[in-house]
Amino acid sequence: MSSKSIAVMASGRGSNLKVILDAVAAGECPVDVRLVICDRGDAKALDIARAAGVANVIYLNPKDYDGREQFDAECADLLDRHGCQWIVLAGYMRILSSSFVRRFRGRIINIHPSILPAFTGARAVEDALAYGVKLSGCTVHLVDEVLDGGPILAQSIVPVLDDDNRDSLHARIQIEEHKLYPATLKRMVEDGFTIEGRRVIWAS
Ligand SMILES: Nc1nc2c(c(=O)[nH]1)N[C@@H](CN(C=O)c1ccc(C(=O)N[C@@H](CCC(=O)O)C(=O)O)cc1)CN2
Ligand SMILES: NCC(=O)N[C@@H]1O[C@H](COP(=O)([O-])[O-])[C@@H](O)[C@H]1O
Repeated sequence: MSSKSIAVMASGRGSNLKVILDAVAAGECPVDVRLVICDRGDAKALDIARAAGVANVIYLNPKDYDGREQFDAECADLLDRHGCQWIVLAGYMRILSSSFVRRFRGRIINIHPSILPAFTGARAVEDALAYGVKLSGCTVHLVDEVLDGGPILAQSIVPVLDDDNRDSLHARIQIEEHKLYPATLKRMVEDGFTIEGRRVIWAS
């Protein structure tokens, strides 16, 4: 089975990056993590990538660029220069510009800590808790111009407990994220999918 070359874009703790790298190292996920880009210099994802021996680990400071489009254009050039076939957002906390999405349409995926389409945006866990839902979870989806609105590849649910706070609920969601993301990447490479309207139809 051939592997796919991917880039991971992250802004924070990097736990999803870590489980992907661990799955690759264990031969459980046929991807080649060629490049990691972070938009924050204090992102632990940078240390995780370096420790795992990722060849290209790059911090780009948004303040060094004249707006979102220019920052995204630099990211795009890096992705092309390193021949990345898939772009995997793993806690990447910037909204991607329409020009970036157009350039890589159908090749960008994201993991989001809610059962989309409920609770889009940067505060999904807090919003679900405040709403009083009894079930939450995580979603892996294709990324397009609509924030957290792209076709859904996979989802996993968790219960919301009466004594949950943001951190306890997020911790339970991340247990599922850390299973779902590597498994979905593996399925994307090994099986593939087609899209009918909004629906993702897996090849097997
Ligand atoms: N064009 C798209 N870009 C991104 C998507 C997407 O679906 N389409 N998914 C997000 C990931 N994400 C939630 O899953 C998300 C990330 C960031 C934000 C946000 O409001 N960011 C603010 C800045 C927030 C901050 O700096 O604290 C912003 O960029 O102005 C919402 C949702 C990744 N990008
Ligand atoms: N809207 C985007 C968003 O909230 N994404 C969430 O950020 C966390 C990153 O964790 P990590 O840095 O430990 O992988 C994850 O829970 C992911 O679902």
